[in-house]
Amino acid sequence: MISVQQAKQIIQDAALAPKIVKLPLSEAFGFTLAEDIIATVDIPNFAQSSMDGYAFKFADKDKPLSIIGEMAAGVANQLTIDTGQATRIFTGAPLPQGADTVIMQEKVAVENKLLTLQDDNLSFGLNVRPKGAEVKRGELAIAKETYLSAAALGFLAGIGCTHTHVYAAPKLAIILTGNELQEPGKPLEFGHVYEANSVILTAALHKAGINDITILRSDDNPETLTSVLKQALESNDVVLLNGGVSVGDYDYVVGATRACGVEQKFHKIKQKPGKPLFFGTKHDKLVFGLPGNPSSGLTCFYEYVLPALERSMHKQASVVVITATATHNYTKPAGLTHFLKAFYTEGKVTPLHAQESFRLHSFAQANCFIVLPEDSTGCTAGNTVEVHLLPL
Ligand SMILES: Nc1nc2c(c(=O)[nH]1)N[C@H]1C(S)=C(S)[C@@H](COP(=O)(O)OP(=O)(O)OC[C@H]3O[C@@H](n4cnc5c(N)ncnc54)[C@H](O)[C@@H]3O)O[C@H]1N2
Ligand code: MOO
Repeated sequence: MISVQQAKQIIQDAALAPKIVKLPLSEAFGFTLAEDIIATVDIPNFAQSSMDGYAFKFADKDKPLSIIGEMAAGVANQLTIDTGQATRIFTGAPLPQGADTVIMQEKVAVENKLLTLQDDNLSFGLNVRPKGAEVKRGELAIAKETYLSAAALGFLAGIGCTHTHVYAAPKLAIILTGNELQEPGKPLEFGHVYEANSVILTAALHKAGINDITILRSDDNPETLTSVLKQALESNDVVLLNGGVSVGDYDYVVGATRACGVEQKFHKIKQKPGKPLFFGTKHDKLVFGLPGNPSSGLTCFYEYVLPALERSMHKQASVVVITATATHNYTKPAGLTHFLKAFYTEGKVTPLHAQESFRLHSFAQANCFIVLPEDSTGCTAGNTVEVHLLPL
């Protein structure tokens, strides 16, 4: 068995080749930009007022000015002012030709179309957004590797982009194994369990921005599983097998991967839960054999699968590593790294009850793992422990 650190390194070394796809901005939220974006126009495209008020020549600031017209946002025609003249102007409107400064309407007096400026703090160019102040034509507007947040997408829209190249989400198949699995909503027959792993993994994948997911099923039969895995490998970048990865007589995952030409990179990690995790590759495709116990599978997903998917999408890791003070004692034998379902708030972290792998009750209330290293025998209240905050 290998250590948690070795397993993570092996997965990192077998990185998925990133794929690039062109998306409309409306679909690009949460992806990472795969190209430098060069501005094709100056933004703003004209000297623009940032206030509702009056536009004038700064040199005229001490004179009464005659108001010759108005500039509103979206006006079709340009006005020109001469010395001694001003226009009414509104936020977002182009400055009239010849004007260089805008005064807020709260700081003027107007009588008989004559404007008197009453602002002691006037300066040249005040309340004017110069042409190209946001970005100039030909300039790097936003760099490759930028995360496409709402603001970044708005910025791209604001400079006239409609589509952009991003690092694509991998195409992924989930294979559910087990004769005992029953669809929720149907009566439970003797020996059956409700199938939960597809719900768990689909939700966690959607959270990561991965939506191209195929769910396949196989009963506990080596030929069927091999044929389902072969089919999954043909059209997906990543395959997540569920269950059947341990040592029982009906655990056919490892055999099926071998039969499909998957190169085994490791099987079993010194950890709890999730000890039987399998990882292999076929050319540039990744294959994970997740333990069937829902809690074990999800722990492996957050610790191993998600970081690999995020790396391929050039996204920052969404599981965030911090330290915090444990509120309670927890004991464990040395030998395995433990990932405890826990709740973190304000610098303190509490291990939850019901840590058993088959149970999701504590996981359903957890927002993090406490990570107790292989050689530790637990933690004491007041100890600083490593915490992995989960993207929920
Ligand atoms: N002799 C040994 N037995 C086991 C070992 C071991 O080292 N020696 N490891 C144990 C550990 S640790 C784990 S974890 C499990 C992993 O087992 P498998 O990956 O082979 O999973 P299954 O046996 O197929 O299922 C385990 C458990 O999970 C339930 N399950 C499976 N799929 C789903 C699903 N989609 N939704 C809900 N529940 C599911 C399944 O019914 C079982 O109860 O092996 C131990 N055994
Ligand atoms: O390690 Mo298994 O994942 O305990 O149940």
